[in-house]
Amino acid sequence: MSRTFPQIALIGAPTDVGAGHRGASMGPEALRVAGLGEALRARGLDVLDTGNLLGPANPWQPPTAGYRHLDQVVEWNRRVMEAVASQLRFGRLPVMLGGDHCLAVGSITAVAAHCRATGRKLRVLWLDAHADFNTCEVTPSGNCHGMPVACLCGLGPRPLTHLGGDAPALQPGEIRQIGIRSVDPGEKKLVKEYGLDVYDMRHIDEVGMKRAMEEALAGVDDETHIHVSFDVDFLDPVIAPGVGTTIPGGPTYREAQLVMEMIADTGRMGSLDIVELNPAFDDHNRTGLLAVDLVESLFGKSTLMRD
Ligand SMILES: NC(=[NH2+])NCCC[C@H](N)C(=O)O
Ligand SMILES: [Mn+2]
Ligand SMILES: [Mn+2]
Repeated sequence: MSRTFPQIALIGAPTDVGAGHRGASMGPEALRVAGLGEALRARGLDVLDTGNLLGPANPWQPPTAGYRHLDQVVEWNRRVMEAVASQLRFGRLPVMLGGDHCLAVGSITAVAAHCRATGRKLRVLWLDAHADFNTCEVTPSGNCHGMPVACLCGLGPRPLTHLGGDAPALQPGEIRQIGIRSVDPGEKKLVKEYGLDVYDMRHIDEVGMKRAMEEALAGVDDETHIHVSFDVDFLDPVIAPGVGTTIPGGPTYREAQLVMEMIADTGRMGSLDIVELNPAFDDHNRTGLLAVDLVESLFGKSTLMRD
């Protein structure tokens, strides 16, 4: 069950250009202050903090032609893609510290290319309150953090869909979305059209988190690279207030722990995003501390007596 991980590379991507509220740019530092690196090292893991990427400032402009800050979003994603790709080439496990969720276009484009090049199967586990499958035609906000899954599946502005050269970077069948409870009307049509596998909160209520996760992990084998894209607003806002787009009715602390432990049990996690932590909305960094606690579980911390 337990496995040895390669060296972990923390990659800070301090930007909120894709979000509708300012502050996710402070996420990487809040995760460090909450002790992310130390907690993983205390588990015996080898952690390299590569520092923060640099990128364009947030001009804080209203959307134009359906997108807010598209040029800045593209530039940040290019840098994230390059950083994640180079850490994968070094054989390290990249942990991208967002930043808002638009950055998953860059990280997952890099991970998908790595999987194709090494003959690995890819399974993306998208832990989120939102499907993030909007396009400029249907978005209610113009915020690019509501669009990364669509971009990865080939639907969106060409500089993002073709960030890695080819499109789509990801097949809809390679992703499972878990914890979903806020999907915009036009977005919902697209999610259905593309046939995404969504484990929404209603399904989780009905079958329980254990079965939902077994379903989401079905087919994962020794050849599978799991990428976890952890949007902190996945968690119920009662326990995780430090995000820009809170949606009530999310997983409890125990349910979230179970998600992380079941992923850890597969031994197949090869890359991770931690995104949307927004210290401007937090209370004494409690959401940052909770995120660190859950990430420790992703890396094998367990309270199980039978271990
Ligand atoms: N990664 C996120 N927090 N996404 C929130 C998206 C909210 C909303 N669906 C929108 O597109 O504006
Ligand atoms: Mn998201
Ligand atoms: Mn979200």
